[in-house]
Amino acid sequence: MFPTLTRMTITPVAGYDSFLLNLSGGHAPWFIRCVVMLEDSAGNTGVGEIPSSEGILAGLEQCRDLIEGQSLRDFRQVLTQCKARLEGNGPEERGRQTFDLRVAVHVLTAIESALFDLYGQHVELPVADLLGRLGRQRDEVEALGYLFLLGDPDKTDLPYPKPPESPRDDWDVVRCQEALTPEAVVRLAKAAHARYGFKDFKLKGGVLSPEAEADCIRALYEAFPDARLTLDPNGAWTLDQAVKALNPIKHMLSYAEDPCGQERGYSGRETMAEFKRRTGLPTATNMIATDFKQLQFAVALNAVDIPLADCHFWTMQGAVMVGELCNEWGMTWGSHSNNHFDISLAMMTHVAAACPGEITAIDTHWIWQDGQRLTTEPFRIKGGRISVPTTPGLGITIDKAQLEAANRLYHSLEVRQRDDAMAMQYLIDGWQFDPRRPTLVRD
Ligand SMILES: O=C([O-])C(=O)C[C@H](O)[C@@H](O)C(=O)[O-]
Ligand SMILES: [Mg+2]
Repeated sequence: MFPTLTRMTITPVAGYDSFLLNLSGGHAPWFIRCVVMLEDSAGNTGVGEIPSSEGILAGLEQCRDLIEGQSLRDFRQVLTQCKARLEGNGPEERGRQTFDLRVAVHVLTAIESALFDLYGQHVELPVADLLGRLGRQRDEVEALGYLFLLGDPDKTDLPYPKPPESPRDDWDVVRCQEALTPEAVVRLAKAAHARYGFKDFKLKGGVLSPEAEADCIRALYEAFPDARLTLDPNGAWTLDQAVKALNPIKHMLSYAEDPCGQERGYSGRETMAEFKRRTGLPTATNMIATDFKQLQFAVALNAVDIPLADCHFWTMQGAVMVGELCNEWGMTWGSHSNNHFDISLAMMTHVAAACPGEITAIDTHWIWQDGQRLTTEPFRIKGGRISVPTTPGLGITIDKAQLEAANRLYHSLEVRQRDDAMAMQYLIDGWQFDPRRPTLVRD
């Protein structure tokens, strides 16, 4: 006997963030997410976490009557109906920012996650065991150390987190301070390595000049010669700039992430294919293969080796399907991330666990949020790895007090979605996003 889906609760939440720089600008001191909880008549609760915006909150409301009152047995039909209704809102694009601006796919993922969590609890299986054709493929998932250049919080009057009076370790300190040089990036990497044991690192680029960012990679390589390293300027550079900056350091990189984008009548998929031919470097993307049609063109052009199929914008089942295709086609699956709480960490872990074959270490922003939480026991990164739970569903329990506090923080703010220009304007007067100009290169 399957339970009935009794109630959907939509809770927008906010957490604190450091002054992380990227092509979209500088992170505000807060990041905004949305938590969806589904209760069933058996007394279980399923959860999902996604980015939040007014469009996303409205999209979730739009699906409510298709969910409440249905049997958990029909969860796939529920998802199909939600998908159809959201498609009725018209086509969407991810946009040119570093983050994906679509509504429907995020809304579907939140509902899907909560449904899988509930279904898993009902059939007593972890979500990883239910996803994909094959279910669980591994018991541990590798994560990479996601490094950012950091703006100086003291140049703003914004409430960025400050180093604690008795820091646990260097990570507690460095993640709150300016970092704009190769030395500062290495200090971040060493501190993150000491706490989390990462074997691989990604540096977010699109901030300094391509050469200055290549110098950061040189310094990281010297400090961690065995790590898989990558640099991600989110397509800010021209093809020529990307080749010039990365060719000399290609032996230090495992892959280049979105090194170039659309230019002079060529699509990003075309320039990335040309970049691969000219450098021999494998490429990864979360910008030019963000749905199955785009992936088809990316594969046809041989533009991408590693699609970073973040479940938040591919759906959990879609992300695993990308993993299955990668495995069949001799490509490598990976996952992108945005700032997130611990519910998303669980979602990404289960998805990565269900992708067959060799996968690359997943991105996670969690190290920037570590210490905040919405669940009673966030998954931990140890030795660069996250254990995949064997408990039913996502294997997490919401901490109601923490959720309420994060919801109160959200309501105390005026922002309703991510805006990286606001904080950036403290560093450069009147700063505006330009998808083809690194954030601090404005002359
Ligand atoms: O791999 C990526 O492109 C990202 O992680 C996108 C994010 O928006 C990142 O740029 C950030 O958090 O600023
Ligand atoms: Mg990226």
